[in-house]
Amino acid sequence: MARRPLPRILSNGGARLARSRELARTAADSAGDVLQPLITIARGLRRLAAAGRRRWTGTPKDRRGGVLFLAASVVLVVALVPYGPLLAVISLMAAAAWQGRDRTPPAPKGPDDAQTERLRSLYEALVPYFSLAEDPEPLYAHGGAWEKAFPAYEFDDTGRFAHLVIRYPAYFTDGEAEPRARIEHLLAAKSGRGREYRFSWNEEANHLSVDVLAALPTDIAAQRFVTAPGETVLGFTDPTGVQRTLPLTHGEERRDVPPVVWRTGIRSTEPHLLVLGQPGTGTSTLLRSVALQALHHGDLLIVDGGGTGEYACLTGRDGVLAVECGLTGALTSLEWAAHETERRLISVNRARQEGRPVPDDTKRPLWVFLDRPSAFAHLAAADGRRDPQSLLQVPLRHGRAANVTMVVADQLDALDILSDAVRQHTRARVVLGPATADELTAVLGAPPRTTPVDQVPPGRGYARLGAGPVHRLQVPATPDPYDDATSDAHRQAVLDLLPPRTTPADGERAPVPVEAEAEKISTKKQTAPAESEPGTAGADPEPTPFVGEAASASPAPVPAKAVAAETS
Ligand SMILES: Nc1ncnc2c1ncn2[C@@H]1O[C@H](COP(=O)(O)OP(=O)(O)OP(=O)(O)O)[C@@H](O)[C@H]1O
Repeated sequence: MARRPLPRILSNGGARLARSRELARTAADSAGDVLQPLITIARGLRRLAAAGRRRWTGTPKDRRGGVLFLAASVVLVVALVPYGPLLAVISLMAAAAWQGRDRTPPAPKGPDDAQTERLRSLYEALVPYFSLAEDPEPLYAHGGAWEKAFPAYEFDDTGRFAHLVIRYPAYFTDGEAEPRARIEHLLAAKSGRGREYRFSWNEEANHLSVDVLAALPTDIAAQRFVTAPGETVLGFTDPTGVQRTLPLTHGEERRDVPPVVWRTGIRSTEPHLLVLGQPGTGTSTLLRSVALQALHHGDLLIVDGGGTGEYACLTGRDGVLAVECGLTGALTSLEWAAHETERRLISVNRARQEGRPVPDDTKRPLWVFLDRPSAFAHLAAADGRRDPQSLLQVPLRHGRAANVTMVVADQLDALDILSDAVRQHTRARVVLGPATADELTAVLGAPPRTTPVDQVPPGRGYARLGAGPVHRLQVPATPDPYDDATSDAHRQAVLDLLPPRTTPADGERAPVPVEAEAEKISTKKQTAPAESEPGTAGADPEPTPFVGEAASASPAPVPAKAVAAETS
């Protein structure tokens, strides 16, 4: 499959370059075909000359005179005989052509004994699944011919299958998930555990292709990815799964890797993301990676139910509106996000109705990250307060039109605790870490076409964007730079991506009068409108952020608090 290089701006130039390369390759191939006899003769002459030189150096010095005399006599005779020189040239050319012929030994045809045994045993294992007693001409029968069943196969250096095509009878129920799963399970077991396989069922031709997948790269560190605004790299996948590659740096080395790119914004069909995984599989790391990319073009609000300070490095950074890890702060921030979405929506609609361009204060993307909402749900229930998830309805439902993107992460077993709005509107999905086929199907809406493996590195999983294919995914290493266990290289890579601090963290905050601070932040961010004047609330279609408890909890229109601000 042709790969499209990035950046996009270069795509036309890239296409021209690719066409020129293709032309040059075709010309070289044709020239090679035409010049093949000459090349063979030249190679033969070189070999003859080398052989002559070897012979000459191997001849003892006292016999060299005789050899020279003999050679001179032969030359003389050839020169005197009619057509002698011509015949000599023809003979030399023939000898050179013979010497110059391609001598690479032909690849052994057919499998060796061990490979034959492997193919035969696999064939026998498939007999119960692919045969019927009533079949008069069974493709699969005990002691039958495996050659007809396996039209193509390749082995790797260790003697295990690298590629296999399996024919099966037309009556096999290949349209049903269960019989397919049985075959895939058997093939994975017989072909060697510990590797990942991709199964491609060709229902039209009754063929099944089995391919061994190479491990995804785990050494890619966080970096500035070459993407267009509105594009976010979730991680990296197989080259066959996507049609483009991303140029990456890895220390001194540069390489192109196929990415899983998620598109957000008003034209996105999957405007919100849900990430699920077992504890410790890298969900927070993926959120951090997305947040670092989002910071280039937008503002961020981070609400962390895990409460482990995984986002502390983002606190007070330019573009980060708030990092909240307490219930009150979470409610306040999410309520503000809901109002901000409404405000943007109303503003955009009004501008469109009046035929004006959309106002600038609705254009900058707003990202809301919510890690472990299930933890807040428990806290809120215990405290008799509102579940923060109930505030997500508006950003999730209307966020796309208002340039508001939600990223929600939780543990795999919390799927049932997530609200209907979260489950309905997060059409971009990622599952990280070990998961059963049923769990993957429940979250992604379709099972992956690859076998799960028992041991996966952190950040390994599957991604599905809308109704697209399920991709294998490896998230770039984006660790918490404040974590002692983080390697220096990875820490530095993350620190390099962080924008400068603009708001001091709460602990360092200067005692600014509440009103002055609120006004300052409000002016800077231009996101929340001023509080409605009494009596105008009904007339003003724009909602007022921070009402009730939220308003009393935070006086600023944009919540700007540090992680450790509040832990209740
Ligand atoms: N893509 C990755 N590449 C390398 N290491 C990773 C990756 N993702 C996560 N890790 C490492 O795995 C560990 C757990 O990651 P992380 O905290 O993101 O997981 P989590 O799913 O959020 O866990 P928890 O729910 O316990 O917070 C960390 O040490 C992190 O550095």
